[in-house]
Amino acid sequence: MSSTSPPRPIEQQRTRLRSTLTAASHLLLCLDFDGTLAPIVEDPDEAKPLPEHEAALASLASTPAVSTAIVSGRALADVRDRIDGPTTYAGNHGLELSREGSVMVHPAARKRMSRLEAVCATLETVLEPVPNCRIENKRLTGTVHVRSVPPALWPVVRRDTHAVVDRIGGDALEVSGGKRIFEIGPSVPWGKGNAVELIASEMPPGTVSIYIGDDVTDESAFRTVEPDGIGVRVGGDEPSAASCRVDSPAEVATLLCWLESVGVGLLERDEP
Ligand SMILES: O=P(O)(O)OC[C@H]1O[C@H](O[C@H]2O[C@H](CO)[C@@H](O)[C@H](O)[C@H]2O)[C@H](O)[C@@H](O)[C@@H]1O
Repeated sequence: MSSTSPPRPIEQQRTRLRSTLTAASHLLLCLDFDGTLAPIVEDPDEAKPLPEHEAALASLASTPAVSTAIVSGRALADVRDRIDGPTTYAGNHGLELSREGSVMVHPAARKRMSRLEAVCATLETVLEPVPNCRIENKRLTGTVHVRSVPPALWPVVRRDTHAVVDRIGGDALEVSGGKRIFEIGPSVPWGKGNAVELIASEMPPGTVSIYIGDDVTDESAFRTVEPDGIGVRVGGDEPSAASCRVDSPAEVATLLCWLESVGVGLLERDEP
């Protein structure tokens, strides 16, 4: 069980981080992509991780005592193209999962792909007059981007998105939130937290999980790893199921470098 209170700066939790790693023999390190590894940018196509992330992740991913996973709201193929290294990737908020060469897709999400396609196509037409509004069709989910839309028009986009999803998607699809986006997806009880639980279930005994993320969709994953593992929220000071926080993707890089240079050594240390 985890609480929702403001997470504490990671520097104040260093002792707990050390003791958690020392008590474990293996680390499952799960990372969100946008806002965590890749700084938020206006154009979603331009998002890319910091070079320090790529170097630290490559090193951690090649360490036998560490398993790494990217858990993103982006489509699986998209996020895989943007960051190299991990053996496990979860795309579309955990609805598609790639491990060791095999890809699993949530069966209910697969069945609702044609409705999702129809919703995205209709929204392309309905929202065409809204300046800079962009529809990202991710096959299993869709994203309506309003970051570059004049704020006065956000309520119009929200209203039209809900109307189209209700009309075409019925009870099969639903709208949720994110950073300057409306996310459209299948109304199924499955999210990033479930994907992390599934990935963690295949880890060796003695594994501790760390999850780093920045958005509302990461909260279910924080709940999955806490309190035995550690959730790290990136930015924002609102209550979270994560117990720790860092301020920015640059601070995520600092944490990854610490895990690489110090944390992994603690894991491999025998208990006194
Ligand atoms: O779970 P994530 O990996 O964090 O993905 C969440 C969404 O990220 C992307 O949108 C966000 O990042 C964009 C680029 O910085 C930004 O322009 C947008 O406003 C953000 O919401 C991505 O485009 C979405 O598909 C993901 O669902």
